[in-house]
Amino acid sequence: MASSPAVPKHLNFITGNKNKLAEVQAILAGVIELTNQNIDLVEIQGTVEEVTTDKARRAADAIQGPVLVEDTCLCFKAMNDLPGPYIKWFLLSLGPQNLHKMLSGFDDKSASAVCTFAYCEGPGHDPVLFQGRTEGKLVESRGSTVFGWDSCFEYEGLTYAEMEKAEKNKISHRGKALEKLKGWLAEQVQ
Ligand SMILES: O=c1[nH]c(=O)c2ncn([C@@H]3O[C@H](COP(=O)(O)OP(=O)(O)OP(=O)(O)O)[C@@H](O)[C@H]3O)c2[nH]1
Ligand SMILES: [Mg+2]
Repeated sequence: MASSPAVPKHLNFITGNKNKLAEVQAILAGVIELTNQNIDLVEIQGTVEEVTTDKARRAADAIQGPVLVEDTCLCFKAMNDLPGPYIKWFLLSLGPQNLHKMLSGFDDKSASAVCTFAYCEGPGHDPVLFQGRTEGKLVESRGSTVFGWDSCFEYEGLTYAEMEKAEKNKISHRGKALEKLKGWLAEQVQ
């Protein structure tokens, strides 16, 4: 039977995405020490839970120790939640200026941004998942295109790219997932 994970003293966030890292550093500042390693992990196909769980196991195997990983989805309601975990490849090929055209044949522009973190204590351990979701819609690009699809995801009238970073972190899929991670960390030390 799997035992519960030991309380981590710091988190080693395995990601190659500098923008994700900056947000996670900002949100977890003062909560727990964060280190980062950029390891190119194979990402399987499947549900976001399957993708993230597998990513955490691969990362723990690669560094032979405890890891935090994250996988982000952008899900279009009109497409029954696709592209989901495969958004990266659509964004890479279309670019933020053209992404909104994916829904041009649909009236329903609603989209969910979903962030799933997984903490894995080490090789052979079961990852623990923390998920956050923000509902919005896919729009024509507005604002800085520095981070992924931030300029195409509108929440309450503003795209993520039009918000101050701190405002985005308060309402974002990532901010919500990290609130759950913080709650879990607090429970572990009691
Ligand atoms: O506008 C954005 N606002 C965000 O808040 C956000 N979070 C992730 N992304 C993008 O969505 C894809 C996820 O793929 P992803 O989870 O596999 O990430 P990644 O491959 O870049 O890094 P990682 O897998 O090494 O952690 C990648 O294209 C990311 O750039 C975002 N775009
Ligand atoms: Mg990735």
